[in-house]
Amino acid sequence: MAAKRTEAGVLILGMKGPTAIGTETIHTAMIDIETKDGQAMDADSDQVNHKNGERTSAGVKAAEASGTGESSGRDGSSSPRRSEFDGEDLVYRQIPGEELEHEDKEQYRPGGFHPIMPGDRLGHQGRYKIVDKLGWGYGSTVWLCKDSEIASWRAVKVLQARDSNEENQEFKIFKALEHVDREELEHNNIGLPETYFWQDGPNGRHLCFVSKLVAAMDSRPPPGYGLHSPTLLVDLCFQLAVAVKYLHDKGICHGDIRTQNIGLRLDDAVEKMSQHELQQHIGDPLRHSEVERLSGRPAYPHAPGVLFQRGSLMQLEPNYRTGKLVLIDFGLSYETAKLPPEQMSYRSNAAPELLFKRSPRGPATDLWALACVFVQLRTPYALVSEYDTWVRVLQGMEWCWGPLPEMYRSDVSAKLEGFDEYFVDNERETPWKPGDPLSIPISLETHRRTKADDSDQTKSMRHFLNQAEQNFKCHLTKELIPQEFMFYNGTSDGYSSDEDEGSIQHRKGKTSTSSRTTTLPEHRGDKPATPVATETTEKEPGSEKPATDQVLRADILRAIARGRPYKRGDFPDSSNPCICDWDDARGGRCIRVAEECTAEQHWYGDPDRIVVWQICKNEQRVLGDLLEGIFKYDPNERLTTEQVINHRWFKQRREALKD
Ligand SMILES: Nc1ncnc2c1ncn2[C@@H]1O[C@H](COP(=O)(O)OP(=O)(O)OP(=O)(O)O)[C@@H](O)[C@H]1O
Repeated sequence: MAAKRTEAGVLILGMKGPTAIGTETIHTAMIDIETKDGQAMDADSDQVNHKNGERTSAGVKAAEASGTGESSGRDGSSSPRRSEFDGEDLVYRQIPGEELEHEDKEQYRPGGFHPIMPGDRLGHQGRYKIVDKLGWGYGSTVWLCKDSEIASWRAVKVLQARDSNEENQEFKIFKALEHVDREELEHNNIGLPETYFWQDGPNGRHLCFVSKLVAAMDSRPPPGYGLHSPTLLVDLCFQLAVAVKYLHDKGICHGDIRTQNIGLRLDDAVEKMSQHELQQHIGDPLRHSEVERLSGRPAYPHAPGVLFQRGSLMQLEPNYRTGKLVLIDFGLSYETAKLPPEQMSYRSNAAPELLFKRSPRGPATDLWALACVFVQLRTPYALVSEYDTWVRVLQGMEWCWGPLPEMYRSDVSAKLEGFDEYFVDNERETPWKPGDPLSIPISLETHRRTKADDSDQTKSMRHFLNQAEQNFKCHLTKELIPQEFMFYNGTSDGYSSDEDEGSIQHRKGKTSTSSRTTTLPEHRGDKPATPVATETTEKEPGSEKPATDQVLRADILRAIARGRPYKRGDFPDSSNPCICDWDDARGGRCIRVAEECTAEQHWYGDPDRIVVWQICKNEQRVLGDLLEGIFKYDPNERLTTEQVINHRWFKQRREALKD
């Protein structure tokens, strides 16, 4: 997916990694953005030994050869080393679809990523020993490292060389918060790096941030990690709001609030684990593919010989849960008073003013993204998919929030002229009128439907949650035995639910989502960081307990698990289920309970686990009210973080904090 530079100078980036949207897995890679200052520096490829992925880091080797070691420390500086780099030749062989599993290998070039492999050492005197890859983004690769000085595990984020300078936004935010008491940052769920250093290598000089390990969420936590308890999920949303408010109070906007930038703090015990112990949880580094140049010349020194899949610390999280959320990745953050001249953004969670207008970003833009994350955490849905094309995003917005208002229409209509995708109504005979959705058919059709049962457009969020609630989803394997599934029939505390509220049965055993061999230990339970207030519940006016027959019952699921054939009569009539006895590639079976069921609506999940998801009517109403207060097309009308934190949805959280 290519970057779109909007007229506002905002870069809307495509997303990394795979996701499942219905059955559609859309593959997009991070995209090339022009080198700002082109710190093209090269190294001598002869200095690197490479055989079958076993190698010494080009950077370390080079430094050893020069006898200087890496430049390190806060004032670290070094001069670039020369190489025989021939730019024309540095094109890598692409394997279709492989970019899903690892960073964009085209960025292994001068000015780009530092080539790193497990076993390499970074920092002054090789202080950080690379053990595994934890992730990557557009601008960096992130590595699990053993810090030899403090004998603890750390994450080291190594930025692309072209972004590695003191004008870097992440660097500026680090500097702005560097002197704040660490406890204060921790208390406010801010995952600021602890320190940084500079690393020289064949592709230039890289800024490296060192952070405590977190279990990065990356997307909504997968089933099976005990992160489906409504109480915990609402608490995570609350903690995120606290983090964003803290930044806003300091005059900083995060600029990139997505589940990918949320981590869950791990218990301190993880820091002191042996490598063996750690790898029992996350597995050994998993090789993904060799890196080959089209010319046939060695990938070195600019690229590693092998790319590795990332190891997820989420596998550790269930057993080392602290319930504490941290907001990470300040790469797109900025001081509100000093907007950077060039703004960048991911399309996912991007507010309309960012997508459609020249408006500068600000706290209200963060608020929009915050609300998107609330939805993503508390329901299994993303409102607008991060993988969608620009027009699809427009379509999604109109689907959710109604026709675009006047303030964006002229910009958008002009842009739409170039599109002839089927969902844009190019053939309409009448001119656009204010109030018409600009995209079809979903928005028009949906709006007719929405209007039919709820004439107030601002109720669209409730409508969304209600629809989502009806679409229970579950997923299970053929081998699953009756007791081995999780059944979250509860809702977050404070809301009425069915009598099975909160009952959880958890499957123990090996995970199968990753090809790494790992064991999922029994988790510590759903432990929100904010203690749960014990007193009960705020009853919403007009709230009603969901009828039992609308709730998917455990015994039916058990029957499913036994492999019994189904018929509609197995379910309560009112849920009118459609059972799709359909096998996915991994032997999982997907069962969807909904009014109608089409292949596109299946959900790909972990076939070892089953999750039943629900938000009761009462909570739909309260959360709907909060979301409606944030999802305003006009940024000036959105709630502030202060108002969000004080909203009824978080009442139990606030009360718990007071106790
Ligand atoms: N402290 C950490 N502990 C564990 N994993 C981490 C940590 N920091 C980052 N990661 C992992 O690395 C990934 C990339 O990190 P980050 O988002 O900071 O990089 P980025 O280059 O700024 O990405 P993007 O282009 O998406 O903004 C994260 O999504 C996460 O999976």
